[in-house]
Amino acid sequence: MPMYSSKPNARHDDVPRLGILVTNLGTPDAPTTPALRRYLAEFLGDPRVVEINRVLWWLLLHGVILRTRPKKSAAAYAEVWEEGGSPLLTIGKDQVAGIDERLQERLDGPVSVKLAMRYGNPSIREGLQALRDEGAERILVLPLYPQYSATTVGSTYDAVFDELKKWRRIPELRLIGQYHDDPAYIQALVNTIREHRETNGKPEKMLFSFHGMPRRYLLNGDNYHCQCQKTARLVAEQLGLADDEWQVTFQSLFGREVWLQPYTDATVKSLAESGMKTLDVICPGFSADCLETLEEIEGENAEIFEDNGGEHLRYIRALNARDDHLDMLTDLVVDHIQGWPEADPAIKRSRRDPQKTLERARAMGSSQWMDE
Ligand SMILES: C=CC1=C(C)c2cc3[nH]c(cc4nc(cc5[nH]c(cc1n2)c(C)c5CCC(=O)O)C(CCC(=O)O)=C4C)c(C)c3C=C
Ligand SMILES: [Fe+2]
Ligand SMILES: [Fe+2]
Repeated sequence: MPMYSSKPNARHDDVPRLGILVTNLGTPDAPTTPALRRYLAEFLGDPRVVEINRVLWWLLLHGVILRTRPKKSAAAYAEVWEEGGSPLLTIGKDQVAGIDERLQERLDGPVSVKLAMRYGNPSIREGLQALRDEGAERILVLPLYPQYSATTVGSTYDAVFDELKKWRRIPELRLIGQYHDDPAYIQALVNTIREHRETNGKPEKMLFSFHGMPRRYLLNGDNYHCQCQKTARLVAEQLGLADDEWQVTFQSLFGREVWLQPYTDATVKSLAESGMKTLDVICPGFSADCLETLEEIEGENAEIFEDNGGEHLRYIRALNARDDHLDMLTDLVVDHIQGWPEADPAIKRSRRDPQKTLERARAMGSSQWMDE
C-alpha cells in the first residue's frame, strides 16, 4: 500500500483539467438527533471554530453539548428542511451547476466544478479526489464566504491542506480568500434590495445581519468584522441610505462568551419596542439561505419583532442562485485562474485532432505508465 494516494490509472497522455472546488460550511445529512450529533461533533470539534483549550472543550462538547444541542438543532432544521434536503445543500448544488455551465461556455480548456462542504457531505476530501480522478492538475478553491474569517475560510483551507498532504502529485493550488468588496457582489446585493423595495416598499430601517463570532477572535486579529462593516457600507452608499436608515448587527450567538456586537435579536427587539413598524433584514455574509437565515431571521427574529410591537420584519433572501450572483462568482473564478494555461500545448493540439496527439505521445514513448 503506497504512502501517498494517486489518481487511479493515471497516464502520461491524460488531458490535464482545471478543477474548481466550490465550498460552503456544510449541513447535517438529515434533520434528526443522530445526524445532528455527527455533524455538530465535527463542526464544533474544529479548533478554528471553538478556539479554547482542547481537553477542556472535548469534555464540555462530549459531556454536555452533544447530549443536549443535537435534539434542539434537529427540531430547528426540521422547520427549514425541503424535499431535496437542507437548503444550504440544495442551493449549493444549483449554484455549482450554474457556475459550471458558465465556465464551460467561457473556457477553452477542460474544466470540472465540484461542490464540497467543510463539515458533513459531500466532503472536501471527496470533492478534491473527484477533481483529481477526473484529471484536474490545477485546482482553484472558492469558499462561498464573501468575508474572510479564520473560522470559515481558514478552516476550509485546513481541510484542503489536510487532504492534499496525503497525495503523491499535489496539484497547483489557488485559494480565494474573500470577495467582500467586489463591485459585482455589492451590485448583486443592491439589485436584490431594490427589487424587494419595488414589491414591498421602503422599510423604516434596514439591518445588515452577519453571522457572529466571539469578540476575542476579532481582538486576536481576525479581519471578518471589518469586512462585514465594509460590505454593508458599500451597499448602503450605493443605495443612497442615510445613516439612520441602516445598521450592522451580528447573529447566531453560541455559548457564554461575548460575541461581536450589536446582537441582531436584541436590536430587533429594541427597534420594535421603540415603535418601529417595518424592518428589512438582509444577511450578506450568507451566500445561500440556510438554518441561520430562514429559521433564525425569517422565523425567530420576525417573531421577536412582532411580539414587541413591530408589524413586519421582512427578510430579504440570500443571493442564492440568482443570475447576477452566479455571473459574479464566475467572473471571480475567471479572475483567479489568469495566467494558468488552460491546457498544455499537446492538449491544445489534441483538441484539434486527438488521434494525432495520441500517436505523437506514443511515438515519444510516453503513452502510459501505470496499470494496464
Ligand atoms: C461555536 C461557534 C460558531 C462560530 C464561531 C461560527 C461561525 C460562523 N458560522 C458561519 C456560517 C454558518 N453557521 C451555521 C450554523 C451553525 N453555526 C454554529 C456555530 C458557530 N458558527 C452552529 C452550532 C451551527 C449549527 C446550527 C445550530 O446548531 O445552531 C450555518 C448554517 C448551516 C446549515 O446547515 O444551514 C452557516 C451557513 C459563519 C459565516 C461564521 C463566521 C464568520
Ligand atoms: Fe455558524
Ligand atoms: Fe442559529
